[in-house]
Amino acid sequence: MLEVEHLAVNYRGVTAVEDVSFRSLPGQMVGVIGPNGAGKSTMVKAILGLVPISSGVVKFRDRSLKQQLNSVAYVPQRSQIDWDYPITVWNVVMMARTVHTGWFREPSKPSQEIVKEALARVGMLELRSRQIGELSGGQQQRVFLARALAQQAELLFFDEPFVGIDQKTEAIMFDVFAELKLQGKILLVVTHDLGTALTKCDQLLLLNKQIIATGSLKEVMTADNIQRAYGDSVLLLNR
Ligand SMILES: Nc1ncnc2c1ncn2[C@@H]1O[C@H](COP(=O)(O)OP(=O)(O)OP(=O)(O)O)[C@@H](O)[C@H]1O
Repeated sequence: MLEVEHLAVNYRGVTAVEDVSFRSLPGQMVGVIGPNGAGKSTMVKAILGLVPISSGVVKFRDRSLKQQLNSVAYVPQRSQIDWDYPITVWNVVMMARTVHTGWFREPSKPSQEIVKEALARVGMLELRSRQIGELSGGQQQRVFLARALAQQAELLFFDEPFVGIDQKTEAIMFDVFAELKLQGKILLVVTHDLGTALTKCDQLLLLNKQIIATGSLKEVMTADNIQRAYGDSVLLLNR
């Protein structure tokens, strides 16, 4: 189980995330939604220890998650990745294995097999020698999905994975997510997309600095909760 208790983050005295608590069980997909600047990415980064937390505890299997980061895969927002960096598809995915083989050793045969399988799973094996900058948005997202798979993590975090992707990529992603859930992994997905993706989630967190609502799609997406999280801007969407 993943347990987040009273998590708070301040950036130079400004509160970005306040008193966030939730739990997630193996095999569950948690969707994190909320308006721009609601602290969704910050919450994920804080859980992963990538930004300092001002208070709170994050535990996985009853121990501090910090001590178990090799069980975690994280796919950041596409905009946070330097797509001009000269690296091939194959090597991006192989990076997931460096924790197992070390940076300067030749990757082991099993690691090579794992990378190959992950790339095949997302339909990117044939493009393995391409530079990542030469891919479409959907293909880039699939490469990072393959990297997460090759890490064989127990906890997987995706920040806005559905942005700028094609239908084929979306279908592959939903398929892989379903498979990971069956394997008992915990998935946490930040998304702007208030459509199909939400119906796949077992639990939703509606965030605006604090948790506005948590529970099933039906429990969370009430007019009142949406108004509280998004304010009047959502009324414009409904016109
Ligand atoms: N490194 C940083 N330093 C200072 N403030 C930051 C930093 N990163 C984010 N913030 C601020 O913290 C708040 C939450 O930002 P965050 O990116 O976590 O929100 P978000 O919900 O992920 O937004 P979006 O949907 O636009 O990606 C915002 O007010 C943002 O300006």
